[in-house]
Amino acid sequence: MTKKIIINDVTLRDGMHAISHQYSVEQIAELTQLLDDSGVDIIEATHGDGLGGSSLQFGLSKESEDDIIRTTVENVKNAKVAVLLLPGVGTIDHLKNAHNLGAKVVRVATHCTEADVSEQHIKAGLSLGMDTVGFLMMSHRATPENLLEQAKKMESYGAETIYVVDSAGALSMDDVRQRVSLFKENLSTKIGFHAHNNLSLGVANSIVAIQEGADRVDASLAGMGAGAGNAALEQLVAVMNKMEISHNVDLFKVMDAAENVMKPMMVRPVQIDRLSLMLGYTGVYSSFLLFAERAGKEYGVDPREILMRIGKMNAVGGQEDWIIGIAQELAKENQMT
Ligand SMILES: CC[C@H](O)CC(=O)C(=O)O
Ligand SMILES: [Mn+2]
Repeated sequence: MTKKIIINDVTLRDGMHAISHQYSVEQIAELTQLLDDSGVDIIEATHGDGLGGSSLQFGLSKESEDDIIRTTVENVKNAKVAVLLLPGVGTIDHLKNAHNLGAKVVRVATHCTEADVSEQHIKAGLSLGMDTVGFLMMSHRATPENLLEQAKKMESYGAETIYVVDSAGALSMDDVRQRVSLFKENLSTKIGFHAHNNLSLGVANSIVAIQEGADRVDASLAGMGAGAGNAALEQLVAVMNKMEISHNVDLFKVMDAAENVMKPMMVRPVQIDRLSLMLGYTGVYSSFLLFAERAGKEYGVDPREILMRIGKMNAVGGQEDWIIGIAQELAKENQMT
């Protein structure tokens, strides 16, 4: 394949979920230097839930938003720095601030049926001259046709790249193929894909997306990200090399960074275990993993039961507090039996 695939690294941003938003500026600087030196094209850095995400609801980050972005910008030589923006969590003022600090890419993220709320933010990104991306989260919760309808809205607002985002790591390879190929046939934007590895399909699904015409894919060192993590950068690059898919990343450098630096920083191993597997199985937001685990411990209930119930309730990002309510409910039910 001659087209060069753009790699958008999410070690710092999605990886924030896996470390409960506690990366220090020293860790951010070290990871940024390694990623930049490896050749990744874009490095995303914010709280896991994007600009304005540091809160009691989502979890407070160790470092301020400005310090996270500034440290990343100061430590790149070639890569562009991206920020994630969920309208309503972050605002256009947050975006202007991130742009002033040196961010060049904005990914405007909405639930897969709510693209309408991205209009102002996409337009703001464009007016700041940023590489502006639409990011349709929880894409498994929309049919391919409905997802396309939402993508068309983002296209009409001016988004230059639109992502199929598998937030719950719940899409099968056929699910990805259908969504990306429909985008390819019907959109004139670039197309991106963001994987989570809960069903062990992170790399495979990213490759399917590329085969169906995706221009950008997300990945992170050792998969550092919510749930069972994202597509592991070093694994994705190895497969891309074998399949002669062109990109800018040095395999040995990302292997070393994953092994020597990223894995030792992990607080909870980012892996497929019974709980992260449940996320993919029940279609629950990957960032709910640690919330369910904590609530399970606190209320003495099986966190898989919490995830089953929250999956049935079709919870979306921002409804993390439901997890406590469900854990209390389950504990009560268990007492009665
Ligand atoms: C809550 C934001 C979320 O982590 C964005 C993302 O990476 C996803 O939906 O997978
Ligand atoms: Mn994610």
